[in-house]
Amino acid sequence: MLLSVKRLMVSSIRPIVLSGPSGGGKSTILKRAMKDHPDAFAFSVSHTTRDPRAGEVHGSDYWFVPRPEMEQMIDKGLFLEHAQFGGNLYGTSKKAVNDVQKSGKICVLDIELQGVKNIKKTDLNPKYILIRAPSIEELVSSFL
Ligand SMILES: Nc1ncnc2c1ncn2[C@@H]1O[C@H](COP(=O)(O)OP(=O)(O)OP(=O)(O)O)[C@@H](O)[C@H]1O
Repeated sequence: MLLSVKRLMVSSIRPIVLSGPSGGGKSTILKRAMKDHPDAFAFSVSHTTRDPRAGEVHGSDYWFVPRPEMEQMIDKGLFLEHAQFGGNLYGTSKKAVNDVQKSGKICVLDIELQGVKNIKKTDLNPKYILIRAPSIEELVSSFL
């Protein structure tokens, strides 16, 4: 009984979807929030077919997978949403969100626009936060 009440409470915590232009500071804000409030938030670790960058950890920053493997997972219906960005596939697995929700923390997703549109078709019912770059100059300089 107690367990099912707890499950009900946990599943009613609405996830947060962070979105905005790449290089606009989403990851920085996210990492800061996780660091300052480790008991409150947990990141939904996406799958991607892009190569890991220096310092990125498999299973922590992303699940780095070959494209055929990810396409197979998509076909099996294992993803809540997926999108193509910069020639690579990105996706949120149902398991990634479930794992966070089971922990009782607020699930945070960092996804680009197409992913947001796809999330809106699901019953995840998150709160959406759009991170805008302070200015076009700062956005451009973040890529230089
Ligand atoms: N599951 C997902 N679904 C859709 N988009 C995703 C997903 N996971 C990540 N993304 C988005 O893919 C884009 C590229 O992410 P990536 O980490 O490769 O580059 P980045 O430029 O470092 O991203 P960021 O905007 O976090 O700085 C980002 O906008 C990110 O929000």
